Order: sequence, then structure tokens, then C-alpha cells
Amino acid sequence: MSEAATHSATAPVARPELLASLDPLLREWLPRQRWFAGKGRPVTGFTLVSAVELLPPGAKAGLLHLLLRAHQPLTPAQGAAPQPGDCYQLLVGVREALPPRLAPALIGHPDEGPLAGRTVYEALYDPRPAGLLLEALRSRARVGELRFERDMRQEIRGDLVPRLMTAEQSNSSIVYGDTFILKLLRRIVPGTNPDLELPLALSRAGCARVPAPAAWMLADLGGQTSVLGVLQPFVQGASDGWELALRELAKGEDFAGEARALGRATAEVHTALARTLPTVTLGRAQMELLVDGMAGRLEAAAQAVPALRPYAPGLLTAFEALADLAAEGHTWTAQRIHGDLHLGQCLRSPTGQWSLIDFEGEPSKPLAERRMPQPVARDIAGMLRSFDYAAHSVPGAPGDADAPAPLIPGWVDACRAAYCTGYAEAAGVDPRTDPVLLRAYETEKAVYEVLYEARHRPDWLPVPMAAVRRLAASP
Ligand SMILES: Nc1ncnc2c1ncn2[C@@H]1O[C@H](COP(=O)(O)OP(=O)(O)O)[C@@H](O)[C@H]1O
Ligand SMILES: O=P(O)(O)O[C@H]1O[C@H](CO)[C@@H](O[C@H]2O[C@H](CO)[C@@H](O)[C@H](O)[C@H]2O)[C@H](O)[C@H]1O
Repeated sequence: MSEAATHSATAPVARPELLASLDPLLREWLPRQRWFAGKGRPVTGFTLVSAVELLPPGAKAGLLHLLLRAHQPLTPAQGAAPQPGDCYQLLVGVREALPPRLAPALIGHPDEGPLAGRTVYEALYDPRPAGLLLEALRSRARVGELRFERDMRQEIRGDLVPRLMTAEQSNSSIVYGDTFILKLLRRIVPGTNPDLELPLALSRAGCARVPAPAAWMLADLGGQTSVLGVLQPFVQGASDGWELALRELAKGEDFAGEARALGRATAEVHTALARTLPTVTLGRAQMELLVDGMAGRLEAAAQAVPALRPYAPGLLTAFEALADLAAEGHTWTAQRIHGDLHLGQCLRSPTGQWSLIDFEGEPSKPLAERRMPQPVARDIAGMLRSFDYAAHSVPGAPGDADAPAPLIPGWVDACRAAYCTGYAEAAGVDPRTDPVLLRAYETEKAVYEVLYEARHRPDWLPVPMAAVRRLAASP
């Protein structure tokens, strides 16, 4: 049993006082974090969902595992109904003072409450707390509401040196000795999280395209379980598909061979998911709902991004064509899919093996929606859009809204064709045989991207807008 487990049982954290200590500091600090989902609205207060002390008694530094609900003013889309606010996972370290190497981790100095006069900081930067998490996973610790589980078939050494990844992420990841990577989810929602569910299912199905979870961290709260983190083997020396595609583009090289391999990898994952998790048939009624959703999201995006408005009628025809097919009696198979597939979610090992990561789906959507079976064309369309993105994003590509154009003519088409060919080789079905479905999903993704870029990276808006113009004009 780990030290942490022993301690927590004997030292419950004084909750209201603790929150009073941290509240003013976290109101400033939380909205500045890359992974904070409620950007653009102030944090007006917190509710403590869970607080667990993790370090053993007598330790000079303290470590608090917190689940905090952040209260924010509602967006117009949320209406006036009271909302509980998003719940975030934090690991807060407590010291007398911070050594210089931990300066970037500073949260602040509480003025009141039990932490008054101490220094609180983001503990994931600190090797000791990060090591403690690994130890808890290895030893399958139970600490208050926290439960650490593992797959005993995978060896996890205790001496792996942790380092926090500094990449732009929606969550936070710690790499242990280049052997494992622990993804700590930041926005916590109760229920089965596909980021653990799907890699576990794929591992059971014998699919080696996804690093098999070695251990995971859960919280049992109010009769429901939430996934807090997943430890997976680290693919050493890997490059992601986005970096690789940009590198090849910059050299004037084609990427069709890799695109074909990626198509095969995607198909293998889809085939394994269909084998191991339920599939359903989508008939007219289900397709009407699906198409209504697509049209509704287009309308909302056009409201938010005026540049999209002139193209909305043309884009809508892609969705109407799908509804027409359904009305004629066509049916489609739906299954569990990745849900947010793009080049950045694909890792290539130095030996050329492709893996897929990050099965969380679109984090802004409710879990139930993310876990619904969907046509595989949704993932495929995500990848097809990604080749287009890459070609428009190399340094020197024209960035103006009127005429962004790929630097290497034919590069995108070759990638798209090769990807579909690779997919067909492994799945036995070529996605191009259902162009109406593919166009509808590509259109939906491009609309999503317009909204995403308008909100997060306005300089990138010309990239999906170029696709919008093409898709709105195509028959
Ligand atoms: N198994 C792995 N091996 C090597 N690197 C990984 C692995 N899993 C994730 N990464 C790296 O971590 C980054 C973030 O992982 P990801 O699951 O996409 O997190 P997030 O949902 O926070 O964006 C990836 O872009 C990749 O560079
Ligand atoms: O990786 P996330 O799950 O956070 O996905 C979001 O951010 C992506 C950008 O980081 C965004 O992807 C878009 O840009 C990519 C290049 O940066 C490109 O490869 C993708 O094709 C394009 O959609 C993604 O849409 C968003 O959900």
C-alpha cells in the first residue's frame, strides 16, 4: 500500500477553509490555463467537489488533489437555466517557498485560511508529486474518493523519472522515463470516458494500433465514477502526422505513402471497434435527426461567424442530399469511432508504425453524445480535411482570406486518394463509394473548423474558409 493511501484515511482535508484560502488565487490562475474550457468568461467562484491530501505525514511539502467546480456567467447559448459549472482536476502543491526551477508553476500566496503564508503551485511540474502519482497507479492505491487501477500484465517500473509535457494540450500529460505517458484529464465529467473505454476495448480486441492502457485513475463520487487519468506506453521518438506532413511539404515531398499507411491504420482501428463494441443501422428517422443536427450547427456557426453566411445555402445542400438518400430508403452502419480524428492524433514510430491517440472525442460535447455509434465516414472526413489543412499551413502559403492556395498542386488530392485506398485495402470498403455521406461529413467538419478557428486562432480562418468555398460550390 502506498504512503498516500495510508495518510489520506487519517487526515481529511478541512474543506471550506481550504477553499477560502485558494479561491481568489484560482480565479486568476485557472482562466489563464491552456486547458481551461470556459475561456472568455470570468470565474466568479468555486464549489469543492473533492479534496484529498496525497503526501505522507511529516513531508515538508503538501499535495492536494482537488476537483473543483468553476462558476461562470452563462453564455447566450446556455440560456438562463442555472448550470452547475465545469468541474476541473487540479494537483496543488504547497511549500514554504518555491525553488527557482518551479517558478513557472506558481499559483500564488494565500492570504487567509489554512494555507495563509505558504506558496501554492501546480504540482505536476514537481517530480516528487508526479512520481507519487505513478506509485499510486503501480500499487493500485485507494485514497479517499480516488481509485488507482492497473493492468497487471504490463510491468510498470517504480524508478521512472517524470517530466511534464509542455505541448499545447486540452489536458496535461506527464512522461515517465520515456516509457509511459500519463494523461491527466482536466475537465472531469462523470461516466464512462471514451479516452479510457476505447483504448481498453481495442487492447482486448488485440488491436496494436492504439497504446494499451497500463493503468488508470478514477474518482468515485456520489455513486458515479469519473475517469481522471490514463497511463499508456509512450511511443519513443514518435512524430505526429501533422509535424511529418508539414516537414514533407516544406521539402516539396509527397506524403501519399504515409497517407495510405494512415488509411490502413484507421481502418484497422475501425474494424476492431466494430468487432468488439455494438454497431447499429441508421435508417430514415435516425438520419433525419443526424442531418437536422448538422444543419443546426451550420446555422449556429453562421450566426457566430459572418464570413460563413454567404456560403450557408450551398453547404446546406450537402446535408439535404444525405437526407434525400435516407428518404429513398438507404441505410448506413454506425459504430464506435475515434470522434476527433486529424493528423495531430496520429503518431508514427521511428520504425514507421502508425498509432492513433486521444479517443476523448470532442471534449465540448456531452459524454453520451461522444459515445454514440456513428458512421466511420466522420473520422475519415476528419483526416481528409487534415491533409487540406496541412497544405494550406506550410510557411509561405498564402494566408489571405481571398486566395489561400496549397503550395504543391496535387499534394492534397494525392493524399486524400492514397488515404482512401489504404482504408479500402484494410477495411474492404472504399469510403469514396459513398460520396454523399463523405461530403456531408467533410462539410460538417469544415463548418466546425470555421467556428473553432474564429474562436481560438483567427489567423487560421482562411484555411477552413477555402474549403467552405469549395464545398459550397460542389454539386
Ligand atoms: N502514447 C504516446 N506516445 C508518445 N506521445 C504521446 C502519446 N500519447 C500522447 N502523446 C503526445 O502527447 C500529446 C497530447 O496527447 P493527447 O492525447 O492528444 O492529449 P490532449 O487531449 O490533451 O490534446 C500528443 O500530441 C502527443 O504528442
Ligand atoms: O487536438 P484537439 O482535440 O484539441 O482538436 C482541436 O484543435 C485542433 C487544432 O489543434 C483542430 O484541428 C484543426 O487544425 C489542425 C492543425 O492544427 C488540423 O490538422 C485539423 O485537421 C483541423 O481540424 C481541431 O479541429 C480541434 O477540434
